[in-house]
Amino acid sequence: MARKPLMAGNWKMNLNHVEAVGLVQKLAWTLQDKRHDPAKSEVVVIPPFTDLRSVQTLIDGDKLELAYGAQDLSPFDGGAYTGDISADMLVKLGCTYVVVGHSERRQYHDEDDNTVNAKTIQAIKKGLVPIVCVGEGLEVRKAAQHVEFTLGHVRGALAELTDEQIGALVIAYEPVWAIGTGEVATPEDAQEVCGAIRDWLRRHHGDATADATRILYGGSVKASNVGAIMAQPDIDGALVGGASLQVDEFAGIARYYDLPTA
Ligand SMILES: O=C[C@H](O)COP(=O)(O)O
Repeated sequence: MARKPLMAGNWKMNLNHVEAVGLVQKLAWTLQDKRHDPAKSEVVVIPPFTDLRSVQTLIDGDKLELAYGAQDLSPFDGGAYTGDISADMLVKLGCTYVVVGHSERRQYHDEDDNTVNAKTIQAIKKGLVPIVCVGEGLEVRKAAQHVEFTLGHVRGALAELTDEQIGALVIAYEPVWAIGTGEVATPEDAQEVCGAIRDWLRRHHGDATADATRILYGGSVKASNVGAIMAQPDIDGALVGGASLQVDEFAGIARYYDLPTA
């Protein structure tokens, strides 16, 4: 079965709930105006927790063809975990997706493979689709260990999951050195690692799983480079940071299929 391209805009810690409504409205209008074909790419916004209720109200009320998700979740069901947000809370807010193991969570909140694995399992258990982030830093890339290192992240994040569960989730390869730096990996660099992830899935979880799992690339994706990235055989979409805050850029990314590939 063909994998449907996914363009996910991770707003990170940007936009309050009023600004969020403005951006989502403008994004929906722009996609409609530019005749975006929802069959050709699924468009997802990933705002801060505090925006989710407003985004839900707008998307449900206006029946917009946009999905949304959260940037993190607790691995626990509920209880005395000050500051954390449970999967049930996100489900109640209508979230479809949740980002897990973003490099900024790994860096600033010391999340390791075990935590990422626990959050991935919790998301799946509660019916959310995890977007599991993996990828190497600059030192690892310079030492040419990027493939092995990233496969280590994949192995850790997906431990104990069934083939079926893995086929239904999303993996985002984000080389840390390319995040928010303007330093985009070449399409060939991105394909090298995304292809290695798919090979690993094929070897360990079989053809059906490897062919079903969507693998995104993230790191300085813009409308001007998304076409070449999407032309790679193992890249099924993008996890977009900065450019997802600019409506025209993000709408252009969503409409990658009408852009030049080089
Ligand atoms: O989650 C998104 C990524 O970290 C990429 O961010 P960026 O597009 O600003 O480089």
